[in-house]
Formats: sequence, structure tokens, C-alpha cells
Amino acid sequence: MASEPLLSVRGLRKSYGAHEVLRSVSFNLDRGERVAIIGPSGSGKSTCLRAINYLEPPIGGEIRLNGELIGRRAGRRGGDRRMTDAELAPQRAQIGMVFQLFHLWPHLTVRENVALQPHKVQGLSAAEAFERADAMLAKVHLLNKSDDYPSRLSGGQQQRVAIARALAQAPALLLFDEPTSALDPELVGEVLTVIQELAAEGRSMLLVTHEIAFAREVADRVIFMDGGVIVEEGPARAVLDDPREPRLRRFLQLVAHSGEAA
Ligand SMILES: Nc1ncnc2c1ncn2[C@@H]1O[C@H](COP(=O)(O)OP(=O)(O)OP(=O)(O)O)[C@@H](O)[C@H]1O
Repeated sequence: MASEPLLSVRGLRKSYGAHEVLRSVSFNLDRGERVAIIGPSGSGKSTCLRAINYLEPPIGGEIRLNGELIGRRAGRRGGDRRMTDAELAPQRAQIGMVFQLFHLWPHLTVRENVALQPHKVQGLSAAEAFERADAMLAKVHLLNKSDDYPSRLSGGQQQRVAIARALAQAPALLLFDEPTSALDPELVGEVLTVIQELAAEGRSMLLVTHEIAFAREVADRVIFMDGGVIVEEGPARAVLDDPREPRLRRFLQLVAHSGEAA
């Protein structure tokens, strides 16, 4: 029997008013797998990522991590109900998320930013949480900045701190939502290098990215979304180098012509 996937997304749906942004999206991600989601602006990529940890609660479908249903539990009167934020916290802790904007606490040092979740949510002592923070900051090559405040760091460094913070949760799955799109071009490389190093460690990750060359490099599998549905998916090189769907072919041509700024 095939083993259960790490992440299973089935029939995911999301609307804003009458606008259906996700129209039954289904895919799996296996342990150690790297999956990139690409597609035109507004196709629902970020919404899909944010629905996975219920930052944007979906209106239909099912998400499972290690087989466990995310965001919903059996209700008293039969059927199921949405979990409260408190109930969701331990599930969210298994899913590390890195956003386009870094969302670091400005009044905390780099080390304190990274140690906060392990200390407050996972119950590590302050000393243990700082030790873990330092180990994660070493991974993103920023141990020398641990006593600085975020405002003293470049955008690329702040994003690497945000990655260290996600790692400090010891998550089963990492979600990256366009992690380089708020950065000046000269700062993109350092962030992509760190993500690549994490991929080489065999971490499970789902990335929304506009960087097609990077997706080809780092992802095992690519999902192309358009209009709230998955139009094509498959091994990265097959999807990106030999696309079947005309919509994907057009998208890749457009990206190539605009210097990868889709
Ligand atoms: N909070 C919201 N309220 C209303 N509409 C929203 C909201 N968030 C997203 N949308 C709409 O949902 C659609 C999908 O947005 P989403 O950000 O998921 O697309 P995307 O593929 O990630 O685009 P981009 O590449 O530009 O980030 C868009 O039409 C967007 O305007």
C-alpha cells in the first residue's frame, strides 16, 4: 500500500463574496518533497497556501497533515465545525510559514524574534529557546546578527531571520509565499540560496514563487494554477520545459519575455 502523503489537499474552495478564488484544488505533497506553485497574478496561489493553515479559512474541502484533519473537528451535533484559533495553534505549529513581508517584531532582537514561538508556544525554557534560535540563525548564516534589531538588517537578512523563525518551530512542512518578491533584486540570491540549502536537507516544502528558474532548480514537482484551478502539474522539468497546456505555455513565454517578473 502506498504510504500516506505528508500533506493532502482535497477539493479546496475559497470565495471572497461572489468571487470564487479557489475552485476545488486537490494535490498531495510527500515527505521530503518540494513543490512549487506558479501561475499568473490573481490565480489563487497565495490564497491556496494561506488556506492550508487556515489563515484564510476555506469554505470547502479537506486538508490533512500526516493524516490529521487541519482546522476542523467533529461537532457535538454531528458533522464537523471549524476549530478555534486556540485549537488550531498546535496544528499551525507544525506548519512553518514564510511570508512575502517578513513580519518581524521591531522591538525584539533577531534572537528574541526567533526564540519567541519555541518559548511561548512550545514551552521551551528561555535558555533552550535561545539555544534553538542560535542554531537556526546559524543555518541562515546570521548568527553574527542575533543581538541586532530587525531595522538594522537589509530586507534579505530580515527574510532570512523570518526563515529561521519558521525553522525554530521544528515544523513538518514549510510554506513559502513569494519569499523574494518584496526584495531588491540584489538581495534575492541570498534568500534563494538559504531555501536551496534547506531543500538539500530534505525538508518538505511548498513554495509559491514567481522565480521560474528557481522553481526548476529547487522543486521536484510544479503545479500551475490559473483561475483558481490546477491547470497542469508534474515533475518540475517536464512541466516547465515541455508544457502540455496552452495556458501554461503562454504563461511561461510571458514570464520569459518580462525577465521573470510575471
Ligand atoms: N482578502 C481578500 N479579499 C478579497 N479578495 C481577495 C482577498 N485576497 C485575495 N483576493 C483575491 O483573490 C484572488 C486570488 O488572489 P491570490 O493573492 O491568491 O492570487 P495570487 O495567484 O497569489 O496572485 P499574486 O501572484 O499577484 O500574488 C485575486 O483576485 C485577489 O484579488
